[in-house]
Amino acid sequence: MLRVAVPNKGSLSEAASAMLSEAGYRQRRDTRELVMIDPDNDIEFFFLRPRDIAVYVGQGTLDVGITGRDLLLDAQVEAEELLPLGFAASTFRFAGPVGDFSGVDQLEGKRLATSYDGLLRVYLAERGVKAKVVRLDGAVESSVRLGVADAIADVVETGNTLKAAGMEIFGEPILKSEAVLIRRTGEGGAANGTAKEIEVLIRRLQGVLVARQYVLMDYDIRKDLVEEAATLTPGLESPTVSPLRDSDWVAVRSMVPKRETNRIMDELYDLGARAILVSSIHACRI
Ligand SMILES: Nc1ncnc2c1ncn2[C@@H]1O[C@H](COP(=O)(O)OP(=O)(O)OP(=O)(O)O)[C@@H](O)[C@H]1O
Ligand SMILES: O=P(O)(O)OC[C@H]1O[C@H](OP(=O)(O)OP(=O)(O)O)[C@H](O)[C@@H]1O
Ligand SMILES: [Mg+2]
Repeated sequence: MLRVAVPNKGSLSEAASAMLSEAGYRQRRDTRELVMIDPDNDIEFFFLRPRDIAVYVGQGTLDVGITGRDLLLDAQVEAEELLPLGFAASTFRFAGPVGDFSGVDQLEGKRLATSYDGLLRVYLAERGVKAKVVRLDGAVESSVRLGVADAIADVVETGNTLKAAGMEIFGEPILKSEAVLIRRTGEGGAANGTAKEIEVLIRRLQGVLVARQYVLMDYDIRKDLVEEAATLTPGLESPTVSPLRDSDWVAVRSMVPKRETNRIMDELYDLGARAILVSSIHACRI
């Protein structure tokens, strides 16, 4: 049975369970449940703190898990990213009181507060910057005002928390993060006999990603324009072209990136396409 770690709380939790449900796996109904078996798929889910997930997977106690890329790197364990999952996007950045800092080189000898000390120490060491790292559990933005640090390194999503604390970002982003599926890299990788099940899980999650990122586009076009239209809607393999009763026209069906839907519809219309219809994809295997 495949053993999968899923975030039980915080920013990753709901979206991770929603994605697994969409991929056809049973998920817990009560947020206090810690373990759940999905007998139909022969899979066991363990609901754990996102920060601990890399530790369990790195030790081989659990086969795969969902966590943040930043949390994976911070844990410094023998686990690797298998698939980015497209949610919980954030950036890990330096910030300080407005006007105080303009670059990482100014951090020499300063006190830096963070919840991601593993990640931060590696970054500073790589750049030869010697600073004192102060490890805090959360609300890191308050640490400067309260006098325990000169600057911080923290997760930034909208930037609203920083702004409210009178701080601004400086330097290049340390890391761009999102939720990721992870697996052990150490000796033997994931537990024996789970390779096939992991492959199925990955394919299902990829199916969810594609269903979220693409739409199906149908339209009618004059036969002599179909080649030009196909360059606008190349699809993944090749668009489906079907005959219509009027033999001068054909019907075309193709997958199109969701965020480009309206631009492509406008261009198809200008080319002469009509009856352009867009529908969402419920599920898929690519
Ligand atoms: N606005 C955000 N705040 C915190 N983490 C975020 C945010 N957006 C995305 N994330 C990602 O979520 C993961 C952190 O989740 P985690 O559950 O540990 O912290 P949290 O959401 O801050 O929860 P809590 O602080 O209540 O324990 C990281 O991978 C982080 O990059
Ligand atoms: O850029 P923003 O959209 O403002 O989001 C980023 C903030 O959200 C998180 O804090 P959280 O609410 O999880 O509290 P915590 O610091 O106690 O973890 C994170 O640590 C930042 O403080
Ligand atoms: Mg937090």
